[in-house]
Amino acid sequence: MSMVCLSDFELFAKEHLPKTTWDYYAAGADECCTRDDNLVAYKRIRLRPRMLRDVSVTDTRTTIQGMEINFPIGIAPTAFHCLAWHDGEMSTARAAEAMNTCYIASTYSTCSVEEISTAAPNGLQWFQLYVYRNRKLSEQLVQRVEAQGYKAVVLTVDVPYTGKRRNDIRNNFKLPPHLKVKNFDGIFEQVETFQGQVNEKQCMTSPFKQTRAGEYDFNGAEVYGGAVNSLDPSISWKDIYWLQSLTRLPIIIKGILTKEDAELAVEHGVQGIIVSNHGGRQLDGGPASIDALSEIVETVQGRVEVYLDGGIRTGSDVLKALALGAKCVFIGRPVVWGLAYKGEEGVREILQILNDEFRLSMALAGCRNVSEINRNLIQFSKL
Ligand SMILES: Cc1cc2nc3c(=O)[nH]c(=O)nc-3n(C[C@H](O)[C@H](O)[C@H](O)COP(=O)(O)O)c2cc1C
Ligand SMILES: CCCCCCC(=O)C(=O)O
Repeated sequence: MSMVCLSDFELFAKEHLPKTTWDYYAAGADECCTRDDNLVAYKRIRLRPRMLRDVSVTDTRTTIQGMEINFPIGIAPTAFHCLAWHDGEMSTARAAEAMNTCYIASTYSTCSVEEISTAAPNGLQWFQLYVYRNRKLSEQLVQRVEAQGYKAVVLTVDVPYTGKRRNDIRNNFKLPPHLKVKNFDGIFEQVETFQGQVNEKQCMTSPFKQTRAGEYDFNGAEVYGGAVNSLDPSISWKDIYWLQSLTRLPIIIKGILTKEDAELAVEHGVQGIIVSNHGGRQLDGGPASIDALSEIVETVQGRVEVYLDGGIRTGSDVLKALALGAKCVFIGRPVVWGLAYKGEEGVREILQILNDEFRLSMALAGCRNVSEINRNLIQFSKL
């Protein structure tokens, strides 16, 4: 099979993964309007290419949080890579290391943070954190990733509750018995003895057993591999200060979609913002992330780095996001398609193809390096 573009990997993954796994990776919330708009929105944006600018030499390198990466495309946190490939996140980490880009490892990884950093000891890894009702869980994770040499904590703020993904409910999606959320191995028992306030096992319940807003039937079945409803829906801006008190690592906030929240994020001292709607898996009806980017970039005015994820599938999508002010983009689903195709090699191919396309788009638009990409490339009358 000749793999030419990211859609080829999507097709392969759809044909080869078990249906429940495919459905889980592909899922959007409710009617999937936001998930689908994440892709279509790029196609509404037109570019204004410049000519005769000697693009014989092009350079895609950039920096994020002061670290150089070979191209402005990183790997967004996605859960459960071992559903797609036997050693899952370890292969993902090796691919990111080989390509010299950033991998944001999910809390809901099927390899532990230690296994991931050991698999790719020279890779640039950030850790994606959820905040738990029992704060000791989050605290321990932060201490572990700091000890392991992760370079930033990415706090996901768009999951006070899990979005309603219809096929996961229909399929009664669960991790198969041979897989688990490795970061929680043995940790619940320890944490219970620290505080005794939350029995995490009781909290392994379907988000869809919610009875009314904010209340759960804790007798429901496990859905996303454990501890699902132990996420703290009361998380608020003051928790940024709590997280800052735990770590010296830069804090990147993931899931911002408005200028108001971007301003609050900067005021609360975060070091970066990921404009994201969680791949359309949370609030259906929210904006495509590329459509939310401009107001956030305008508000932030360069005070912190702004990144974006959601719907990036081609090099020209990357170019458009950078032209609208993103310092770097991150990809989610394409990485699990790459894993399903050929593990580490598949993820490397995904990154290579996307970067080749980006380099070509950049050159065809008349840009020799990423610092030459700016808003003049965007045809605003068509926005
Ligand atoms: C299967 C899957 C699992 C995800 N798991 C997480 C997660 O554990 N933590 C998180 O912050 N975001 C998670 N996300 C959201 C991604 O980080 C990212 O926002 C989204 O996938 C980007 O959109 P894309 O898939 O169109 O590239 C997940 C997304 C998918 C598709
Ligand atoms: C308690 C939330 C579990 C969600 C698992 C990972 C995720 O974020 C997703 O979108 O799926």
